[in-house]
Amino acid sequence: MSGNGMCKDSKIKVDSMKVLHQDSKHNFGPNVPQDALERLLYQNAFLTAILDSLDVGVCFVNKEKEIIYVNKEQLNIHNLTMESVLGKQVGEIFPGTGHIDVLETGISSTKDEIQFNTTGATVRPKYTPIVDGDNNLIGSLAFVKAIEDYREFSIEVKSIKSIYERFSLIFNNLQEAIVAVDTMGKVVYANSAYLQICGEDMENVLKNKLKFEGLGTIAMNTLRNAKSINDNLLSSKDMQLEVISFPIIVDEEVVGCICIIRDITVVQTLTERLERTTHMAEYFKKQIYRQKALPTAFETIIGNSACLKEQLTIAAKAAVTSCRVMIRGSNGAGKELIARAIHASSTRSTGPFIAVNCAALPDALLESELFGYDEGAFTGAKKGGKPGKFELANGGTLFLDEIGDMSVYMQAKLLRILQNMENERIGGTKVQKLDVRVISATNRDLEQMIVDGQFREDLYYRMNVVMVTVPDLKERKGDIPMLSDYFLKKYSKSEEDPITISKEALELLELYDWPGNVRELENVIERSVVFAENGVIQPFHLPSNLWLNDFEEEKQSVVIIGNTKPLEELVMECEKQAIKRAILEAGNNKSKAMEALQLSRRAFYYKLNKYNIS
Ligand SMILES: Nc1ncnc2c1ncn2[C@@H]1O[C@H](COP(=O)(O)OP(=O)(O)OP(=O)(O)O)[C@@H](O)[C@H]1O
Repeated sequence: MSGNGMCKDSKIKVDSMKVLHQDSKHNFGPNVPQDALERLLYQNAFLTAILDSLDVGVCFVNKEKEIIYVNKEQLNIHNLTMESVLGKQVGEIFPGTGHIDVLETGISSTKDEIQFNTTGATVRPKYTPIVDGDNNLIGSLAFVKAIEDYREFSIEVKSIKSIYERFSLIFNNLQEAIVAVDTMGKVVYANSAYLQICGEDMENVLKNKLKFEGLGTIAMNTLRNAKSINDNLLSSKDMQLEVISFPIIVDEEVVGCICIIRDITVVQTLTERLERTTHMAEYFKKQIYRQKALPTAFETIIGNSACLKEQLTIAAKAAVTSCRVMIRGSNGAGKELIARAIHASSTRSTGPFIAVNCAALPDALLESELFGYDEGAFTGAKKGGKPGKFELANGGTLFLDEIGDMSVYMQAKLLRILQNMENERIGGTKVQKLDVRVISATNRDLEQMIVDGQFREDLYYRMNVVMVTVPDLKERKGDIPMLSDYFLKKYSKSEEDPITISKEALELLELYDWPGNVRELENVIERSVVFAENGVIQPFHLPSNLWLNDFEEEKQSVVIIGNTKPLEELVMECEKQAIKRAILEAGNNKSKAMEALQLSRRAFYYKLNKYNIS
């Protein structure tokens, strides 16, 4: 029980006792006439209907403290039935009730809160004494309001408060500044980040309108249009701010607006820096691409290995100039191919490409070959003379292969023509001006030859303006599948249905060291294409040096046969391969193959049949 107020002047006066409930078993007076009784009953029903429609509990107690009437709400509040209360002592049903006080004192009272242990209900009651015409106390009337309604309200308030606290905690830990305004644009909420940007405390912020220039306009537009606004950029002092605003709508009515403000000064600086870096990266990417993208003339040079690409890039760069290029590399590595690509992608591409193998000819012949001769220059000289390779290459490229094999005498001759770029035929009198680009190639160690006095240093520097070194195939075995594929297509009879190579055979190619470089690989593929059955090159179609070469025996069989299988199967495969090989090596002569295998005729033909060898 709590709170207790007494009001002396509040009394309800009745002329006579009236029936309040039709179920009442009480006798309200003797000799009541029939029509009066009916009227009373109507009045009673009417009154009951009114009282039952109230959302306030009503309880009437007579002077004997018996409960005479309760309305529906009173029964609902206490979860009781009419039968269980009517005529009962009010103190029993509602211990601690204020009715007793009122009946004893005749003074009305109001209590803030009473909780009845009997029913569990907590109520806020108002007790009023009832007196008759002579001012005699005849009972007590209570109006009762269930306290639950207030409780629910206060619980709601509490939960709203806790939601607010939670949101405040979250909002205060956000980097974004958040500010809420009412419909007049007055700040009603601001988080810590907002206070920080403003450099003010909450009290000041709440007193004032929105801080930043432009922010008020954004808020007002949001309130006016009841629509959120994105992507507003504001500049304040040295800050760049991005603002998003939302209207706060309650029951379809705009009651305020929230602005979320992000300081994007750092982001913008970083974005600008990133843009600059991206541009730079793009620029360098293009530069690298330019370096990597080789002229189409270089497409004939197959291989993707980095070491080859690097050299081809140098060659391609030199190609666009007219400088002399020296190509170094082993035999068959592709020096001439590169020289041709340089020529083809140079401005001289429409001019001639003349190749001379300097190792193939003796001095006298090489001299006339390079410089030409006039009629009668020597015995046997052709009538009308013959132009030399320099002359022939005029306006184009002269490729001097095997330059390291040139004699010192010829080196001197060559040096002279390279210095003057003028040609005088042997036995001739006329000097011809030359426009020839010279590309030289060698597999020799020229530097050592200079040291040993076998090659002229001055010639070396004349020729070696740009040096391209072609890597050996064994240094770029990754190119073997690509090269094999290229040569298979080149040597297959049918372009649509080229000969292919088995995995095992390709493995053998990759294991081999290729002393003859790409030329050797090309020859091997050309030869194997001839022998390949069913359109597939198998290990036994490859030359024996590839699979009998440097490998130990076990390694060999594993490579030839492929993956591990049951022994019997392996033996059979081995036997089949050995027979095929023997036949191939015997040039398809079966008797010789039989002999080499040391098999009887019967055993040999039995095995041919068994392995389906034709
Ligand atoms: N990367 C390659 N792609 C395609 N074919 C190649 C490649 N390299 C070499 N070849 C081929 O190999 C053969 C030998 O090449 P090339 O004559 O250019 O070699 P080289 O280094 O000049 O040899 P040598 O020193 O014996 O004169 C040619 O048939 C050539 O087409």
